Amino acid sequence: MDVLWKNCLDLIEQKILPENFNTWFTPVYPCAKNENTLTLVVPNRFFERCLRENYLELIHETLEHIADKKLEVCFQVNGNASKAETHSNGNGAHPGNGSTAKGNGHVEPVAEPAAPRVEVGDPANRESFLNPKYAFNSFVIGPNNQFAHAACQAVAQNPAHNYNPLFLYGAVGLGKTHLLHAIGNQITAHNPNLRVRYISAERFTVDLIESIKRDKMAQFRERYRPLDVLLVDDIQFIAGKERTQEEFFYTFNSLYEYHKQIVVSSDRYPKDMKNIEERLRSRFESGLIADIMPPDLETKMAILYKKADLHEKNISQDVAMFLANNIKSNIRELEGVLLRVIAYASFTRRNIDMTLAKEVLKDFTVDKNKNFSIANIQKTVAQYFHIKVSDLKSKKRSRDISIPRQIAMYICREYTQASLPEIGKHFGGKDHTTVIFSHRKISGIVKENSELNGSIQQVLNILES
Ligand SMILES: Nc1ncnc2c1ncn2[C@@H]1O[C@H](COP(=O)(O)OP(=O)(O)OP(=O)(O)O)[C@@H](O)[C@H]1O
Repeated sequence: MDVLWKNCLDLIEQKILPENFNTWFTPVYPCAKNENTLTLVVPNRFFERCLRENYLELIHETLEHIADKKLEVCFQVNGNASKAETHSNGNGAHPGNGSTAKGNGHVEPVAEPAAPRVEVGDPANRESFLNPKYAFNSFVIGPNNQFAHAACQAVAQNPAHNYNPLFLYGAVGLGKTHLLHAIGNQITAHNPNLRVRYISAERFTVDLIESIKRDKMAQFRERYRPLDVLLVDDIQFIAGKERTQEEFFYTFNSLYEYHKQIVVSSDRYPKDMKNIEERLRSRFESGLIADIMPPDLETKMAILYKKADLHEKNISQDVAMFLANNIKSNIRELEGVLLRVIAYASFTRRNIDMTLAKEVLKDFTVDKNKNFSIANIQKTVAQYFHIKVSDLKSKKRSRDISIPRQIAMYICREYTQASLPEIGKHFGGKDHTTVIFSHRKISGIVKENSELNGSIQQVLNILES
């Protein structure tokens, strides 16, 4: 590779987020250079536009810094050399949110590029339903979602190659929808001609019902079967809906046969999905299943910083830690609490500090703690596992009863102030050592068994909501 460009990349890599570097600079390479001009090859025109709007200034400044003179930058669209459109940079006066040069030649980090926009005028993408807000660069990666994030990026970089279908699993509000849109947005940015569509399973169902009602099934199929990438959110919604499952099955098969990418998200593992046809379940299991677990404290704090940043607000470490500690798992809820804090600060014209955060969270935590009574925990666990509360209090030892019982004891121990004997008493007069044993056992299992961990999160979400 040209040394000038390589040095330029080395500097740029230090100044922007790694995911932005990978997205916007890895696919670019130089193809020609003369005394005053460097020509860069980009994958397509859409990519070129994004690069110009967001990074051209940074490229200019970095090149000038290295070469000690101003260089013109031209772009050539990959694979289109004969018709290659090259643009001179003119005065470099692009209104994008690029970097700002300081007098000393130092370049400040650029703001993240605006999330790729779906071309409204482009018939291929007209109905993609992608939300540009949800991009990879606004997604915080932590140990809880690293695998799912990597799988989604792999799919976005190479649709229908390795992981097809991709099945994203995670409890409520942990970022599944965000990742689905991020896949679609990245694919659209890199391959504007691909037909990408995001749809919730609920909307798919409504669309189907309307199409049947109006005798427009041919048009319905036309909307889905020619797609290159289909992203279906909350697939658990089609459970128990026979006709929707049948139509989805045919849509799935048709796309799969033609090597088109399918990504689905669900709040349950395929094998835990009730009232889903076996043929669908086995198709979901045939690809890659990637789970998103609840975030740890550090990831929650990083998400808070990122979201606060999006609102152009700063929050201190103690406020971030306080909020993160008070919201156990659901990131949507975490975001909601942050918004409340920001709004409250703005209405009362106060700074965001611990006093204010505590005031805002006071009612919220009181409400929430009410749900975490032993009786409510038992009721919720019993409902979730389809057993009776009396089973939890019984001496029955079968696995379908003993595991929920241990989970209920674990939640009581973790989330209530009740003493060990008190908890034991509520479970049919069990000894406090049984509670200790159950707590230890479930604490160990949650670290290794992501499926069980997912069930516990679901129960916690129900209790928290
Ligand atoms: N890792 C993350 N980084 C940044 N934001 C996140 C992350 N995870 C979740 N969020 C944010 O949390 C909110 C809820 O996420 P999302 O809607 O994707 O959850 P979900 O798993 O699809 O939930 P549901 O099961 O209810 O559909 C969104 O605003 C999303 O941007």
